[in-house]
Amino acid sequence: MNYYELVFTLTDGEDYQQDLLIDALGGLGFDTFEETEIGFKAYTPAESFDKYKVDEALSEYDDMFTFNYEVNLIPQKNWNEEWESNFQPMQVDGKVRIRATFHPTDPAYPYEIVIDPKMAFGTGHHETTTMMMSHILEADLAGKYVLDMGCGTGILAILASKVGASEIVAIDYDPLSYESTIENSKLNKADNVLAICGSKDVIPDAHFDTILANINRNILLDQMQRYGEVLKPEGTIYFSGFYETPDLDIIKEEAGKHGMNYIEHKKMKDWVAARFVKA
Ligand SMILES: C[S@@+](CC[C@H](N)C(=O)[O-])C[C@H]1O[C@@H](n2cnc3c(N)ncnc32)[C@H](O)[C@@H]1O
Repeated sequence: MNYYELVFTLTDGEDYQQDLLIDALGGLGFDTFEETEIGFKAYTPAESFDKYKVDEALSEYDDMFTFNYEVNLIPQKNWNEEWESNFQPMQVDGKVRIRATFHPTDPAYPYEIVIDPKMAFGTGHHETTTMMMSHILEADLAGKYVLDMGCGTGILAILASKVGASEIVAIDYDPLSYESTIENSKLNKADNVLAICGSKDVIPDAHFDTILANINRNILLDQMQRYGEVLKPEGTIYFSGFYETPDLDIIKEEAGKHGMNYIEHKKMKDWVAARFVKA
């Protein structure tokens, strides 16, 4: 999938300015943001980029503060480039170790995940993945039926399998992520991970005990009703891929409309991974 990269320069560099721009871009389908020294970068799949709409949406801030941006077309960006060129195993909470195929195993960790990320997101190094893994370690997933929405490399589904979930449905709309989940599940002998390629329309009419959804604020809002339909009463849903301010309150409000109530959240940098329970 080709992407457009918008490189923003903010003259005053105030956090709220960046938040306003990111918020507006999120509404236009931008799904990945990266902070830089002088502003931030925003990415969107090439087919959903419309420069006219971006300029129109951002024009309301023209008089409030100074910013500019340049547009780059990124053919099939490898999101894990840095990680791949500098492969270092990482660990979460002293319990899970994530490594590449060529690293030696380390028996000190109860769970080990071998990831070959290729072009998919999910090596454990991103704060949102780390926090989601931490939630999984704290939960009791033994015997649970789990949905991993936006599975990327399949890293969360694989961990859910390792901690004893009975079956995990792992969905991603990106064909390379879907294939990556299949490959990584095999690599980790997680035979109970069922990968499906698609978006909310392919979520089975089932009742999940637990849902893991690390995507981004706008996709989560768009899919919230469906999550409410397929999560069992008293089931738990974990959301990540958004910021504490202003996103968490917006997620709480929308989840509440579909019977899912906020319990707690973890925070790393400004990223959030929140736990909700269905009434
Ligand atoms: C932030 S990554 C999370 C990957 C992995 N679950 C993790 O925690 O590291 C979000 C994933 O959601 C997928 N995604 C984005 N929009 C989606 C949609 N509408 N339906 C399904 N998957 C989507 C992306 O392709 C990407 O793999």
